[in-house]
Amino acid sequence: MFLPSFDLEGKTAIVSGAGRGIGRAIAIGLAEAGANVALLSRTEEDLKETSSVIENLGRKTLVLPTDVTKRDQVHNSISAVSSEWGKIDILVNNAGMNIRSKALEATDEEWQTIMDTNLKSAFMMSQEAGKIMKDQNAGGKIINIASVAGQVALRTGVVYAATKAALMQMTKVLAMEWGQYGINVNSIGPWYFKTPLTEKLLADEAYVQDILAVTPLKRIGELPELVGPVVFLSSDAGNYVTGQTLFVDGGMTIHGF
Ligand SMILES: NC(=O)C1=CN([C@@H]2O[C@H](COP(=O)(O)OP(=O)(O)OC[C@H]3O[C@@H](n4cnc5c(N)ncnc54)[C@H](O)[C@@H]3O)[C@@H](O)[C@H]2O)C=CC1
Ligand SMILES: C[C@H](O)[C@@H]1OC(=O)[C@H](O)[C@@H]1O
Repeated sequence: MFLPSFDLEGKTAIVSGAGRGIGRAIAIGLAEAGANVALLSRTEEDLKETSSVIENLGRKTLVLPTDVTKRDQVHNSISAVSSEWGKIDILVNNAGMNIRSKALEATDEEWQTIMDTNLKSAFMMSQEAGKIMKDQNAGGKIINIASVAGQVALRTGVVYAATKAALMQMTKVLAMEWGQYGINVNSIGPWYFKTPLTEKLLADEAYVQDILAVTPLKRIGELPELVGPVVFLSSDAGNYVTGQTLFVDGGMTIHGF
């Protein structure tokens, strides 16, 4: 047999930022592939909407309102998943935000907020879940949602770009340290997808034309096209992939001239 399983039946997953956008799509996609999914973000109402969709699929959810920039809340929520389900197989660090200031206008507060939300949160979540993956279930899969902004220079903010570049490097070091525990750590690097984070930008036709001009596939991605690679990295099919960033970008990061 040469086709490994993409099935996540019986797996438990945690997704941060699962209340909307990419996080909601990933949470639902992991459930469609068979996983039970713990949903984290700050907005309980949003999480309940995601939960309702997943439970209609016959999968279990845990709705865990959490500010992932706060260590105590991260610890409590991840401990709750371990207590309720006995293990953590998959962690998706998706929560993120951006304030698109020019470098000379970026404030210290913006720096701290973006760093805490996009980078520190992923490290704390990975530490808390990684301990459980190492000690209780002999391995797991961690997927960080980075960005093409961590690989090539965009006009969408230097601080955001720094967090995403750091996230990809953190992915490599954790993969090296935790491979011995059977923990795979990878990143996904999206280009633009239509979500609440980007909908205003993508409503500007001139901006969209600028995007398409550097996108070989000449279109904005659809959310299922991002979920597929996440399911691959979460499944047995991805068992020998670690420390990598998979750019899901319509070819943007290889566009040259
Ligand atoms: N939409 C896009 O085109 C792209 C998005 N990304 C990345 O994908 C991830 C998701 O982005 P979108 O879905 O577009 O954003 P979004 O703004 O639609 O959703 C972000 C989610 O993160 C949650 N969140 C933010 N701060 C939080 C905190 N402190 N604690 C808990 N939850 C928090 C929000 O509540 C929301 O559910 C982000 O990391 C973003 O940087 C990367 C490349 C492109
Ligand atoms: C591709 C970027 O990650 C994208 O650009 C933005 O303006 C948003 O902040 C998205 O993250």
